[in-house]
Formats: sequence, structure tokens, C-alpha cells
Amino acid sequence: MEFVEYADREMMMVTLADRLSSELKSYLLHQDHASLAVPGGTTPGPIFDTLSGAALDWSRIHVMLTDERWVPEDHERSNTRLLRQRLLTGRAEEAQYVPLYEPTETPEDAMETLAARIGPELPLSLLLLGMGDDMHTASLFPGADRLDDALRSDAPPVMAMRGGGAPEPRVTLTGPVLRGAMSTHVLITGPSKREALERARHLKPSEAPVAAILGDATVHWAE
Ligand SMILES: O=C(O)[C@H](O)[C@@H](O)[C@H](O)[C@H](O)COP(=O)(O)O
Repeated sequence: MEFVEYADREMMMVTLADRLSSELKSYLLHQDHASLAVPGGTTPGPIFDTLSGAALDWSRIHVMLTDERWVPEDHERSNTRLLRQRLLTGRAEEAQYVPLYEPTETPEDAMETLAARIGPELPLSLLLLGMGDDMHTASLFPGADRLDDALRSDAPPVMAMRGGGAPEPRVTLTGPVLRGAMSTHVLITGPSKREALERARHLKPSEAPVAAILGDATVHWAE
């Protein structure tokens, strides 16, 4: 794991957005398209604001979420809504969006469709993840109903996930997909997430799911 500490959040957001943008650019020099997976939640908005204006061939970039809350796209807790407002806009409007949501009653009803969509995007070219104080990443929550299955090396690419403190049913990319990304960055802010990260480094993924992906990740932190 590499740990990068920034003087402040604003500096971190701009610097990391630039880094993601140059990784995408290099990737596209040698590949037809790049797959970019990003988290929802409250932290990454400012990165999306900068990244969406990057001078990239967005038509060759496939964008998807690392996890989604099972709520309609216009719901205030929808990660898709956040992406449409802050990332898939400006220059990035040209990107191909790969939705991790279908308007079915339960996520289980859509699993086959979502897996068929995500399969061709693997391995992910670039993965950005968030983390919660409870050491969850994507929607791999400690104590969630299918956590152990989702961490197995033979897990399907996408799984429904419930419990472990998540207020609504979720769908998440699984352990092998996250671990298989060509490049992984984790974005965290504040003292409690830094402490949680330190704790996670000494725990098993079944207790601290973020531990499953830390090995090859670069963690970016600002107070
Ligand atoms: O839908 C989600 O909630 C996310 O994708 C999730 O994995 C997020 O990255 C962490 O919960 C951190 O969330 P915050 O950035 O809001 O602290």
C-alpha cells in the first residue's frame, strides 16, 4: 500500500483528478477503451467536477459505479444521480455509462443483467474507491449478509448486498473484480477514516473488507 497525505482536501481533489486523468490518457494510448469504476457517497464530488472537464477521448471511456444503492435514479441517495450531475457532464458527457442499476423491485432481480454488463469491462483499467469509518469499501460492509461469498476468488462480478449498517439494499462489485483492477486509488478524508485505515491493515477482509484491496492500492488522505 502507498499512502499519500495532502496539505488540504482541495489540493487532494485537484491533484488526484489530474492523476486519474493522466492514467486514463496513458491507458488509451495502447487500448481501444478504458473502464473506469468510481464510488458514490459524499467524498468524491469535487474530483468528479475536475475530471469531467479533462481533455480526454471520453468516447472511449466506459464509466461505472463500484456500488449502487437500490433506489430510483432520481432519489437523493442514488449514486447514479450523483454521477450524472457531477461526472457525466461537460467533456465527460461523451463517456459510455455502464449502469449498475435497473428499476426492478430487488437487486436480485437484476443480477444477471448487471453481470452481463460488467463482465466485458473487466479487468477494470482504473478503480477509485471510498471507505467508511466501519472499514467498508464499495458495498462490502462488515457483517453484511453475503460478504464472505463476495470476497471469494470465484465470486460473480456483481452481487446484491444487505445489512451491515447499509440503510438500503445495495449492489456491489465483488472482491475479485476490485482486486483485479489495473490501478487502484482509495480516497479518504478526516482523522476517523485514517484511524480506520490503520486498523484495517491488521485485520482480515472478513472483518475489514477494505483490507482485501489495500495491497496494490494508493491511498489518498487529507484532514
Ligand atoms: O454508495 C456508497 O456509499 C459508496 O460507494 C461507498 O462505498 C462510499 O465510498 C463509502 O461509504 C464512503 O462514503 P462517504 O464518501 O460518503 O464517506
